[in-house]
Amino acid sequence: MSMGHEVRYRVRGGRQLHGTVFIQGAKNAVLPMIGASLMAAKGRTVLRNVPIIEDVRRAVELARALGAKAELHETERTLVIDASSLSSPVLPAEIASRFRGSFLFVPALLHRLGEAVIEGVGGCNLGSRNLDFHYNGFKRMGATVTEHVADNGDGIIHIKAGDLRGGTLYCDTPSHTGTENLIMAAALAHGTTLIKNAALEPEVLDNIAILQAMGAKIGGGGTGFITVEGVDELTAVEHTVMPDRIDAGVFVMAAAITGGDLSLVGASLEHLGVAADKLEQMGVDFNQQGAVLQVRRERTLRPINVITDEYPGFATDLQSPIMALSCLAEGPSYIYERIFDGRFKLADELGKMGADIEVDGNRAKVNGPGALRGAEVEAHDLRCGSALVLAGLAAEGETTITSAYYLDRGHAHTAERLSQLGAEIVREAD
Ligand SMILES: CC(=O)N[C@H]1[C@@H](OP(=O)(O)OP(=O)(O)OC[C@H]2O[C@@H](n3ccc(=O)[nH]c3=O)[C@H](O)[C@@H]2O)O[C@H](CO)[C@@H](O)[C@@H]1O
Ligand SMILES: C=C(OP(=O)(O)O)C(=O)O
Repeated sequence: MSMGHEVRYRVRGGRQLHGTVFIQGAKNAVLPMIGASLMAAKGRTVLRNVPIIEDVRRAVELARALGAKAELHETERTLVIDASSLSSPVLPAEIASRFRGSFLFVPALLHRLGEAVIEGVGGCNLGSRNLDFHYNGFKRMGATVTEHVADNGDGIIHIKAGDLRGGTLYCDTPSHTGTENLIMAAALAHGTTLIKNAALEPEVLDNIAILQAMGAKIGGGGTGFITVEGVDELTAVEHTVMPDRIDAGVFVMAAAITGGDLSLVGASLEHLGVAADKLEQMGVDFNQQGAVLQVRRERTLRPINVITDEYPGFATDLQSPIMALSCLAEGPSYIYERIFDGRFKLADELGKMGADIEVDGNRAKVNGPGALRGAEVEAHDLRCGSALVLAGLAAEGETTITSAYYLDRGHAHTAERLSQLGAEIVREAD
Protein backbone atom coordinates (compact mmCIF):
# COMPACT_ATOMS: atom_id res chain seq x y z
CA MET A 1 0.00 0.00 0.00
CA SER A 2 1.44 3.39 -0.90
CA MET A 3 1.40 5.72 2.08
CA GLY A 4 2.48 9.01 0.55
CA HIS A 5 4.57 9.68 3.61
CA GLU A 6 6.36 7.66 6.24
CA VAL A 7 5.07 7.90 9.79
CA ARG A 8 7.19 6.80 12.76
CA TYR A 9 6.64 6.71 16.48
CA ARG A 10 9.57 6.88 18.91
CA VAL A 11 8.90 5.58 22.41
CA ARG A 12 11.19 5.57 25.45
CA GLY A 13 10.03 2.97 27.88
CA GLY A 14 9.99 2.70 31.63
CA ARG A 15 7.45 5.31 32.72
CA GLN A 16 4.37 4.29 34.66
CA LEU A 17 1.24 5.89 33.22
CA HIS A 18 -1.12 7.83 35.48
CA GLY A 19 -4.05 10.13 34.86
CA THR A 20 -7.21 10.55 32.84
CA VAL A 21 -7.58 9.77 29.15
CA PHE A 22 -10.49 10.32 26.78
CA ILE A 23 -11.49 7.25 24.77
CA GLN A 24 -12.11 8.17 21.13
CA GLY A 25 -15.26 7.49 19.14
CA ALA A 26 -15.32 4.04 17.54
CA LYS A 27 -13.70 3.59 14.13
CA ASN A 28 -15.83 0.55 13.40
CA ALA A 29 -19.01 2.43 14.29
CA VAL A 30 -18.35 5.68 12.45
CA LEU A 31 -17.41 4.05 9.14
CA PRO A 32 -20.76 2.27 8.62
CA MET A 33 -22.50 5.45 9.82
CA ILE A 34 -20.84 7.44 7.07
CA GLY A 35 -22.10 4.76 4.68
CA ALA A 36 -25.59 5.07 6.20
CA SER A 37 -25.56 8.86 5.88
CA LEU A 38 -25.08 8.50 2.12
CA MET A 39 -28.47 6.75 1.96
CA ALA A 40 -30.30 9.97 2.91
CA ALA A 41 -31.27 11.68 -0.34
CA LYS A 42 -31.72 15.05 1.32
CA GLY A 43 -30.75 16.93 4.45
CA ARG A 44 -27.55 16.92 6.45
CA THR A 45 -26.31 14.17 8.73
CA VAL A 46 -24.33 15.32 11.79
CA LEU A 47 -22.06 12.77 13.43
CA ARG A 48 -20.59 13.67 16.84
CA ASN A 49 -17.65 12.18 18.73
CA VAL A 50 -15.98 11.26 15.43
CA PRO A 51 -12.45 9.88 15.94
CA ILE A 52 -9.87 11.97 14.08
CA ILE A 53 -8.13 9.00 12.47
CA GLU A 54 -6.81 8.34 8.97
CA ASP A 55 -9.67 5.96 8.09
CA VAL A 56 -12.16 8.77 8.73
CA ARG A 57 -10.12 11.15 6.58
CA ARG A 58 -10.15 8.55 3.79
CA ALA A 59 -13.91 8.03 4.24
CA VAL A 60 -14.46 11.78 3.90
CA GLU A 61 -12.34 11.84 0.71
CA LEU A 62 -14.29 8.89 -0.61
CA ALA A 63 -17.68 10.46 0.15
CA ARG A 64 -16.55 13.56 -1.75
CA ALA A 65 -15.26 11.48 -4.67
CA LEU A 66 -18.79 10.05 -4.92
CA GLY A 67 -20.25 13.56 -5.14
CA ALA A 68 -21.43 14.06 -1.53
CA LYS A 69 -20.51 17.10 0.55
CA ALA A 70 -18.59 16.14 3.66
CA GLU A 71 -16.94 18.46 6.20
CA LEU A 72 -14.87 17.09 9.07
CA HIS A 73 -14.63 19.65 11.88
CA GLU A 74 -11.65 18.24 13.71
CA THR A 75 -11.70 20.40 16.84
CA GLU A 76 -15.40 19.70 17.34
CA ARG A 77 -14.93 16.03 16.34
CA THR A 78 -18.02 16.50 14.20
CA LEU A 79 -18.67 15.33 10.66
CA VAL A 80 -21.40 16.93 8.55
CA ILE A 81 -22.53 15.08 5.42
CA ASP A 82 -24.94 16.21 2.74
CA ALA A 83 -25.45 13.32 0.33
CA SER A 84 -28.12 14.98 -1.85
CA SER A 85 -25.56 15.45 -4.64
CA LEU A 86 -24.32 11.82 -4.66
CA SER A 87 -23.45 11.22 -8.35
CA SER A 88 -20.68 8.67 -8.94
CA PRO A 89 -21.04 4.92 -8.33
CA VAL A 90 -17.28 4.31 -8.57
CA LEU A 91 -15.24 3.52 -5.45
CA PRO A 92 -11.83 4.58 -6.83
CA ALA A 93 -8.94 2.27 -5.97
CA GLU A 94 -6.58 5.02 -4.81
CA ILE A 95 -8.89 5.86 -1.89
CA ALA A 96 -11.00 2.73 -1.38
CA SER A 97 -8.02 0.37 -1.28
CA ARG A 98 -6.63 2.18 1.77
CA PHE A 99 -9.39 1.14 4.16
CA ARG A 100 -11.75 -1.77 4.52
CA GLY A 101 -14.67 0.42 5.57
CA SER A 102 -14.94 1.69 1.99
CA PHE A 103 -17.07 -1.36 1.21
CA LEU A 104 -19.70 0.00 3.61
CA PHE A 105 -20.55 2.64 1.01
CA VAL A 106 -21.91 0.02 -1.39
CA PRO A 107 -25.55 -0.19 -0.12
CA ALA A 108 -25.96 3.59 -0.47
CA LEU A 109 -24.66 3.47 -4.05
CA LEU A 110 -26.97 0.56 -4.92
CA HIS A 111 -30.03 2.37 -3.58
CA ARG A 112 -29.23 5.89 -4.67
CA LEU A 113 -27.56 5.24 -8.04
CA GLY A 114 -28.63 1.67 -8.88
CA GLU A 115 -25.07 0.37 -9.11
CA ALA A 116 -21.66 0.26 -7.49
CA VAL A 117 -18.29 -0.15 -9.20
CA ILE A 118 -15.57 -1.42 -6.90
CA GLU A 119 -12.05 -0.82 -8.09
CA GLY A 120 -10.48 -1.90 -4.81
CA VAL A 121 -11.20 -2.57 -1.15
CA GLY A 122 -8.51 -2.15 1.44
CA GLY A 123 -7.93 -2.41 5.10
CA CYS A 124 -5.28 -4.16 7.02
CA ASN A 125 -3.67 -7.06 5.27
CA LEU A 126 -4.53 -9.88 7.63
CA GLY A 127 -4.46 -12.85 5.29
CA SER A 128 -7.54 -13.75 3.26
CA ARG A 129 -10.43 -11.37 3.87
CA ASN A 130 -13.33 -12.40 1.73
CA LEU A 131 -16.49 -10.48 0.92
CA ASP A 132 -18.57 -13.44 -0.28
CA PHE A 133 -21.21 -13.05 2.47
CA HIS A 134 -21.80 -9.48 1.27
CA TYR A 135 -21.97 -10.39 -2.43
CA ASN A 136 -24.15 -13.43 -1.83
CA GLY A 137 -26.56 -11.34 0.23
CA PHE A 138 -26.80 -8.61 -2.41
CA LYS A 139 -27.43 -11.29 -5.04
CA ARG A 140 -30.19 -12.91 -2.99
CA MET A 141 -31.83 -9.48 -2.90
CA GLY A 142 -31.78 -9.35 -6.70
CA ALA A 143 -28.48 -7.64 -7.53
CA THR A 144 -26.12 -8.92 -10.20
CA VAL A 145 -22.40 -9.05 -9.56
CA THR A 146 -19.87 -9.20 -12.41
CA GLU A 147 -16.11 -8.95 -12.45
CA HIS A 148 -13.84 -7.81 -15.25
CA VAL A 149 -10.17 -7.01 -15.52
CA ALA A 150 -9.10 -3.43 -16.16
CA ASP A 151 -6.30 -2.44 -18.57
CA ASN A 152 -3.85 -2.30 -15.67
CA GLY A 153 -4.70 -5.88 -14.66
CA ASP A 154 -6.77 -5.00 -11.58
CA GLY A 155 -10.08 -6.76 -11.04
CA ILE A 156 -13.12 -4.47 -11.06
CA ILE A 157 -16.40 -5.59 -9.56
CA HIS A 158 -19.65 -4.20 -10.84
CA ILE A 159 -22.83 -4.62 -8.79
CA LYS A 160 -26.11 -3.71 -10.45
CA ALA A 161 -28.97 -3.33 -8.05
CA GLY A 162 -32.03 -3.64 -10.23
CA ASP A 163 -34.94 -3.50 -7.81
CA LEU A 164 -33.60 -4.73 -4.48
CA ARG A 165 -36.12 -6.82 -2.58
CA GLY A 166 -36.05 -8.35 0.87
CA GLY A 167 -35.36 -12.03 1.42
CA THR A 168 -33.77 -14.53 3.74
CA LEU A 169 -30.06 -13.78 4.05
CA TYR A 170 -27.30 -15.22 6.17
CA CYS A 171 -23.66 -14.90 7.15
CA ASP A 172 -21.70 -18.18 7.25
CA THR A 173 -19.99 -16.69 10.30
CA PRO A 174 -21.25 -13.53 12.03
CA SER A 175 -19.37 -10.99 9.90
CA HIS A 176 -19.20 -7.52 11.37
CA THR A 177 -19.26 -5.39 8.19
CA GLY A 178 -21.22 -8.13 6.38
CA THR A 179 -24.10 -7.75 8.85
CA GLU A 180 -23.97 -3.95 8.57
CA ASN A 181 -23.98 -4.05 4.77
CA LEU A 182 -26.90 -6.47 4.59
CA ILE A 183 -28.91 -4.39 7.09
CA MET A 184 -28.28 -1.24 5.05
CA ALA A 185 -29.13 -2.98 1.78
CA ALA A 186 -32.37 -4.29 3.33
CA ALA A 187 -33.34 -0.96 4.91
CA LEU A 188 -34.49 0.55 1.59
CA ALA A 189 -35.36 -2.72 -0.22
CA HIS A 190 -38.94 -3.76 -0.99
CA GLY A 191 -40.39 -6.12 1.57
CA THR A 192 -38.98 -7.85 4.60
CA THR A 193 -35.53 -9.32 5.14
CA LEU A 194 -34.30 -11.83 7.69
CA ILE A 195 -30.56 -11.95 8.34
CA LYS A 196 -29.45 -15.13 10.10
CA ASN A 197 -26.22 -15.48 12.06
CA ALA A 198 -25.89 -11.71 12.32
CA ALA A 199 -22.99 -10.14 14.21
CA LEU A 200 -23.59 -8.97 17.80
CA GLU A 201 -20.84 -6.32 18.06
CA PRO A 202 -21.79 -3.12 19.92
CA GLU A 203 -20.86 -1.14 16.80
CA VAL A 204 -23.45 -3.08 14.80
CA LEU A 205 -26.04 -2.08 17.40
CA ASP A 206 -24.95 1.56 17.26
CA ASN A 207 -25.33 1.43 13.49
CA ILE A 208 -28.81 -0.05 13.88
CA ALA A 209 -29.62 2.83 16.26
CA ILE A 210 -28.70 5.54 13.74
CA LEU A 211 -30.56 3.71 10.95
CA GLN A 212 -33.66 3.47 13.16
CA ALA A 213 -33.42 7.19 13.89
CA MET A 214 -33.24 7.74 10.10
CA GLY A 215 -36.52 5.84 9.76
CA ALA A 216 -35.38 2.27 9.10
CA LYS A 217 -37.46 -0.57 10.57
CA ILE A 218 -35.01 -3.00 12.14
CA GLY A 219 -35.64 -5.59 14.85
CA GLY A 220 -33.59 -8.25 16.60
CA GLY A 221 -30.31 -6.36 16.94
CA GLY A 222 -28.02 -8.25 19.29
CA THR A 223 -29.83 -11.59 18.89
CA GLY A 224 -28.21 -13.13 15.83
CA PHE A 225 -31.50 -12.92 13.87
CA ILE A 226 -32.16 -9.46 12.46
CA THR A 227 -35.34 -8.50 10.65
CA VAL A 228 -35.60 -5.46 8.41
CA GLU A 229 -38.78 -4.14 6.89
CA GLY A 230 -37.93 -1.97 3.90
CA VAL A 231 -39.03 1.69 3.89
CA ASP A 232 -39.18 4.20 1.02
CA GLU A 233 -36.67 6.71 2.31
CA LEU A 234 -34.28 7.50 5.11
CA THR A 235 -33.82 10.97 6.53
CA ALA A 236 -30.66 12.72 7.73
CA VAL A 237 -30.21 12.78 11.54
CA GLU A 238 -27.75 13.72 14.26
CA HIS A 239 -26.00 10.92 16.13
CA THR A 240 -23.17 10.55 18.65
CA VAL A 241 -20.71 7.76 17.84
CA MET A 242 -20.16 5.24 20.66
CA PRO A 243 -16.72 5.01 22.34
CA ASP A 244 -14.11 2.76 20.76
CA ARG A 245 -13.80 -0.42 22.84
CA ILE A 246 -10.51 -1.35 21.14
CA ASP A 247 -9.00 2.06 21.94
CA ALA A 248 -10.22 1.51 25.51
CA GLY A 249 -8.66 -1.96 25.61
CA VAL A 250 -5.31 -0.60 24.46
CA PHE A 251 -5.31 2.04 27.22
CA VAL A 252 -6.24 -0.63 29.79
CA MET A 253 -3.18 -2.52 28.62
CA ALA A 254 -1.04 0.65 28.70
CA ALA A 255 -1.86 0.87 32.41
CA ALA A 256 -1.22 -2.85 32.80
CA ILE A 257 2.11 -3.01 30.96
CA THR A 258 3.57 -0.02 32.85
CA GLY A 259 2.07 -0.91 36.23
CA GLY A 260 0.16 2.37 36.27
CA ASP A 261 -3.38 3.51 36.97
CA LEU A 262 -5.70 5.31 34.56
CA SER A 263 -9.23 6.69 34.38
CA LEU A 264 -10.68 5.98 30.93
CA VAL A 265 -13.46 8.41 30.08
CA GLY A 266 -16.14 6.69 28.03
CA ALA A 267 -14.81 3.13 28.39
CA SER A 268 -17.25 0.35 29.22
CA LEU A 269 -16.34 -2.97 30.84
CA GLU A 270 -19.34 -4.58 29.19
CA HIS A 271 -18.08 -3.63 25.71
CA LEU A 272 -14.74 -5.29 26.41
CA GLY A 273 -16.54 -8.63 26.63
CA VAL A 274 -14.30 -11.55 27.56
CA ALA A 275 -11.21 -9.31 27.21
CA ALA A 276 -12.13 -7.68 30.54
CA ASP A 277 -12.15 -11.06 32.30
CA LYS A 278 -8.85 -12.09 30.73
CA LEU A 279 -7.20 -8.84 31.79
CA GLU A 280 -8.57 -9.28 35.30
CA GLN A 281 -7.07 -12.77 35.40
CA MET A 282 -3.73 -11.28 34.35
CA GLY A 283 -3.81 -8.95 37.35
CA VAL A 284 -5.63 -5.78 36.22
CA ASP A 285 -8.11 -4.25 38.70
CA PHE A 286 -11.18 -2.59 37.20
CA ASN A 287 -13.60 -0.20 38.81
CA GLN A 288 -16.46 1.04 36.61
CA GLN A 289 -17.71 4.38 37.87
CA GLY A 290 -20.56 5.34 35.57
CA ALA A 291 -19.05 6.13 32.19
CA VAL A 292 -15.50 6.25 33.56
CA LEU A 293 -13.53 3.03 33.87
CA GLN A 294 -10.69 3.06 36.39
CA VAL A 295 -7.91 0.56 35.83
CA ARG A 296 -4.75 -0.22 37.73
CA ARG A 297 -2.21 -2.97 37.83
CA GLU A 298 -0.22 -3.48 41.01
CA ARG A 299 0.04 -7.26 41.11
CA THR A 300 2.52 -9.36 39.13
CA LEU A 301 1.25 -10.11 35.62
CA ARG A 302 -0.02 -13.67 35.32
CA PRO A 303 0.09 -15.61 32.01
CA ILE A 304 -3.09 -16.04 30.00
CA ASN A 305 -4.96 -18.21 27.51
CA VAL A 306 -6.72 -16.27 24.74
CA ILE A 307 -9.07 -17.54 22.02
CA THR A 308 -10.31 -14.80 19.70
CA ASP A 309 -13.98 -14.88 18.80
CA GLU A 310 -16.83 -12.69 17.66
CA TYR A 311 -18.38 -10.43 20.30
CA PRO A 312 -18.75 -10.99 23.23
CA GLY A 313 -15.71 -13.24 22.80
CA PHE A 314 -12.16 -11.93 22.93
CA ALA A 315 -11.88 -9.34 20.13
CA THR A 316 -9.29 -10.18 17.48
CA ASP A 317 -8.36 -6.48 17.40
CA LEU A 318 -7.12 -6.82 21.00
CA GLN A 319 -5.19 -10.00 20.29
CA SER A 320 -1.99 -8.22 19.21
CA PRO A 321 -2.00 -5.85 22.20
CA ILE A 322 -2.43 -8.74 24.66
CA MET A 323 0.42 -10.61 22.96
CA ALA A 324 2.67 -7.65 23.84
CA LEU A 325 1.37 -7.60 27.41
CA SER A 326 1.80 -11.34 27.88
CA CYS A 327 5.53 -11.03 27.11
CA LEU A 328 5.89 -9.69 30.67
CA ALA A 329 3.67 -12.32 32.34
CA GLU A 330 5.19 -14.82 34.80
CA GLY A 331 4.93 -17.94 32.64
CA PRO A 332 3.79 -19.13 29.21
CA SER A 333 0.68 -17.60 27.58
CA TYR A 334 -1.27 -19.30 24.80
CA ILE A 335 -3.03 -17.35 22.04
CA TYR A 336 -5.32 -18.91 19.44
CA GLU A 337 -6.36 -16.54 16.61
CA ARG A 338 -9.61 -17.80 15.09
CA ILE A 339 -10.78 -14.82 13.01
CA PHE A 340 -7.84 -13.86 10.78
CA ASP A 341 -5.14 -16.11 9.37
CA GLY A 342 -2.40 -13.50 8.98
CA ARG A 343 -2.25 -11.70 12.29
CA PHE A 344 1.00 -12.97 13.82
CA LYS A 345 3.62 -10.84 12.05
CA LEU A 346 3.83 -9.03 15.37
CA ALA A 347 5.63 -12.03 16.91
CA ASP A 348 8.79 -11.38 14.85
CA GLU A 349 8.73 -7.69 15.69
CA LEU A 350 8.40 -8.43 19.42
CA GLY A 351 11.24 -10.92 18.91
CA LYS A 352 13.46 -8.02 17.84
CA MET A 353 12.68 -6.50 21.24
CA GLY A 354 13.75 -9.65 23.06
CA ALA A 355 10.43 -11.50 23.36
CA ASP A 356 10.33 -15.28 23.03
CA ILE A 357 7.26 -16.27 20.99
CA GLU A 358 6.65 -19.53 19.15
CA VAL A 359 4.12 -19.39 16.32
CA ASP A 360 2.45 -22.46 14.85
CA GLY A 361 -0.20 -21.57 12.28
CA ASN A 362 -2.90 -19.65 14.10
CA ARG A 363 -1.56 -20.49 17.55
CA ALA A 364 1.16 -18.72 19.46
CA LYS A 365 2.94 -19.45 22.71
CA VAL A 366 4.48 -16.49 24.45
CA ASN A 367 7.24 -17.55 26.79
CA GLY A 368 7.16 -14.96 29.54
CA PRO A 369 8.55 -13.32 31.43
CA GLY A 370 11.23 -11.63 29.39
CA ALA A 371 12.51 -8.10 29.62
CA LEU A 372 11.79 -6.05 26.50
CA ARG A 373 14.45 -3.76 25.04
CA GLY A 374 14.05 -0.94 22.54
CA ALA A 375 14.50 -1.78 18.85
CA GLU A 376 13.52 -0.67 15.34
CA VAL A 377 10.27 -2.43 14.55
CA GLU A 378 7.59 -2.28 11.87
CA ALA A 379 3.83 -1.96 12.27
CA HIS A 380 2.55 -4.48 9.71
CA ASP A 381 -1.06 -3.57 10.48
CA LEU A 382 -3.04 -1.32 12.78
CA ARG A 383 -3.18 -3.59 15.83
CA CYS A 384 0.43 -4.66 15.32
CA GLY A 385 1.14 -0.93 15.64
CA SER A 386 -0.74 -0.48 18.90
CA ALA A 387 0.91 -3.62 20.33
CA LEU A 388 4.37 -2.26 19.47
CA VAL A 389 3.57 1.04 21.19
CA LEU A 390 2.62 -0.94 24.31
CA ALA A 391 5.83 -2.98 24.09
CA GLY A 392 7.79 0.27 23.66
CA LEU A 393 6.21 1.70 26.82
CA ALA A 394 7.58 -1.23 28.81
CA ALA A 395 10.94 -1.63 27.03
CA GLU A 396 14.30 -0.45 28.21
CA GLY A 397 15.60 2.27 25.88
CA GLU A 398 14.10 3.59 22.66
CA THR A 399 11.74 1.81 20.29
CA THR A 400 11.17 3.17 16.78
CA ILE A 401 7.97 2.01 15.07
CA THR A 402 7.88 2.47 11.29
CA SER A 403 4.96 2.12 8.82
CA ALA A 404 2.93 3.76 11.55
CA TYR A 405 0.33 5.07 9.10
CA TYR A 406 -1.40 1.83 10.06
CA LEU A 407 -1.58 2.90 13.69
CA ASP A 408 -2.96 6.29 12.63
CA ARG A 409 -5.67 4.47 10.64
CA GLY A 410 -7.40 3.60 13.88
CA HIS A 411 -6.07 5.56 16.86
CA ALA A 412 -6.41 9.34 17.26
CA HIS A 413 -3.75 11.55 18.86
CA THR A 414 -1.83 8.55 20.18
CA ALA A 415 1.35 10.44 21.09
CA GLU A 416 -0.51 13.36 22.67
CA ARG A 417 -2.80 11.20 24.77
CA LEU A 418 0.01 8.94 26.01
CA SER A 419 2.33 11.90 26.71
CA GLN A 420 -0.31 13.47 28.93
CA LEU A 421 -0.26 10.29 31.01
CA GLY A 422 3.50 10.50 31.47
CA ALA A 423 4.79 8.44 28.53
CA GLU A 424 7.77 9.53 26.45
CA ILE A 425 6.50 9.20 22.89
CA VAL A 426 6.72 11.35 19.76
CA ARG A 427 5.24 11.01 16.29
CA GLU A 428 7.37 11.89 13.29
CA ALA A 429 6.25 12.16 9.67
CA ASP A 430 8.25 12.95 6.55
C1 LIG B 1 -14.31 -1.80 9.43
C2 LIG B 1 -14.54 -2.86 10.44
O1 LIG B 1 -15.57 -2.90 11.09
N1 LIG B 1 -13.53 -3.74 10.63
C3 LIG B 1 -13.65 -4.77 11.64
C4 LIG B 1 -14.45 -5.92 11.08
O2 LIG B 1 -13.81 -6.35 9.89
P1 LIG B 1 -14.64 -7.26 8.88
O3 LIG B 1 -16.07 -6.86 8.91
O4 LIG B 1 -13.91 -7.24 7.60
O5 LIG B 1 -14.52 -8.65 9.58
P2 LIG B 1 -15.56 -9.85 9.42
O6 LIG B 1 -16.29 -10.00 10.67
O7 LIG B 1 -16.32 -9.67 8.16
O8 LIG B 1 -14.55 -11.05 9.17
C5 LIG B 1 -14.40 -12.12 10.04
C6 LIG B 1 -13.96 -13.34 9.28
O9 LIG B 1 -14.95 -13.72 8.34
C7 LIG B 1 -14.40 -13.88 7.07
N2 LIG B 1 -15.36 -13.41 6.05
C8 LIG B 1 -15.96 -12.21 6.24
C9 LIG B 1 -16.85 -11.72 5.28
C10 LIG B 1 -17.11 -12.51 4.14
O10 LIG B 1 -17.89 -12.14 3.25
N3 LIG B 1 -16.49 -13.72 4.00
C11 LIG B 1 -15.62 -14.19 4.93
O11 LIG B 1 -15.07 -15.27 4.79
C12 LIG B 1 -13.15 -13.01 7.05
O12 LIG B 1 -12.22 -13.43 6.10
C13 LIG B 1 -12.66 -13.16 8.48
O13 LIG B 1 -11.90 -14.33 8.59
O14 LIG B 1 -14.52 -6.98 12.03
C14 LIG B 1 -13.24 -7.54 12.36
C15 LIG B 1 -13.47 -8.72 13.26
O15 LIG B 1 -14.07 -8.31 14.44
C16 LIG B 1 -12.37 -6.46 12.98
O16 LIG B 1 -11.07 -6.98 13.14
C17 LIG B 1 -12.27 -5.23 12.08
O17 LIG B 1 -11.66 -4.18 12.79
C1 LIG C 1 -8.69 -5.07 10.85
C2 LIG C 1 -8.99 -3.85 11.21
O1 LIG C 1 -9.64 -2.92 10.51
P1 LIG C 1 -10.14 -2.98 9.01
O2 LIG C 1 -11.24 -3.95 8.99
O3 LIG C 1 -10.61 -1.59 8.79
O4 LIG C 1 -8.94 -3.37 8.20
C3 LIG C 1 -8.72 -3.36 12.54
O5 LIG C 1 -9.41 -2.41 12.93
O6 LIG C 1 -7.81 -3.88 13.19
